[in-house]
Amino acid sequence: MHPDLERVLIDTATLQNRVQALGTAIAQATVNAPELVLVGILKGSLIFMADLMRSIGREVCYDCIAVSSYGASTESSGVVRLNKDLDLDIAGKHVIIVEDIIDSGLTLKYVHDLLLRRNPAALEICALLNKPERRNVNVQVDYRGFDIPNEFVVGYGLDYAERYRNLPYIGVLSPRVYTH
Ligand SMILES: O=P(O)(O)OC[C@H]1O[C@H](OP(=O)(O)OP(=O)(O)O)[C@H](O)[C@@H]1O
Ligand code: HPA
Ligand SMILES: [Mg+2]
Repeated sequence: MHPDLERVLIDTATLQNRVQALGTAIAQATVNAPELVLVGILKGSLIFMADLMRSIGREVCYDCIAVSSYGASTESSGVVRLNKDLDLDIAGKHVIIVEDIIDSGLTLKYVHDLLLRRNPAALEICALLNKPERRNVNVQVDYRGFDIPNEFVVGYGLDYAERYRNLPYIGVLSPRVYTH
């Protein structure tokens, strides 16, 4: 375990099993959708998205949108900044937004509202982690990996100040790392 962590919350094997199950659920739910597009919210969702798309046993396209609101903090700034928009036209397509974590819900609400205006045939949400205790904004999650407690987590794409994204598991960051 990385020395900056308090504990491992979700180990690699548990992550892999859950991601596989999410991929199977998405494949089953979209059998009648001719064009499926995954939209990953960078940077956090990169690793989850890469694993998820390979667990969906059907043709799928993907694109990415980059937004940020945390920076080097464990609290949302409250302002979601769009760093990169989509390249694909999603009008008439079945779109699933792929997010690593829903905390306050601000990021997902921002992206969902933005993409809804582009007239997709369907717009759903797949989130690996959900922190129900922290929710400020209501968002409906269609495919959900794990509900987690109100602690700051890193790994499997998630960062604190851009660190720890490459850990192959999800861990709780020791508060001593971010409280001075
Ligand atoms: O529900 P919320 O309170 O909005 O928090 C969730 C969002 O915050 C993080 O992104 P961040 O702003 O850290 O950007 P990053 O993905 O580049 O790390 C995370 O990856 C989610 O996208
Ligand atoms: O717990 C978290 N960890 C990393 N990034 C985050 N963005 C929102 N919540 C978190
Ligand atoms: Mg971040």
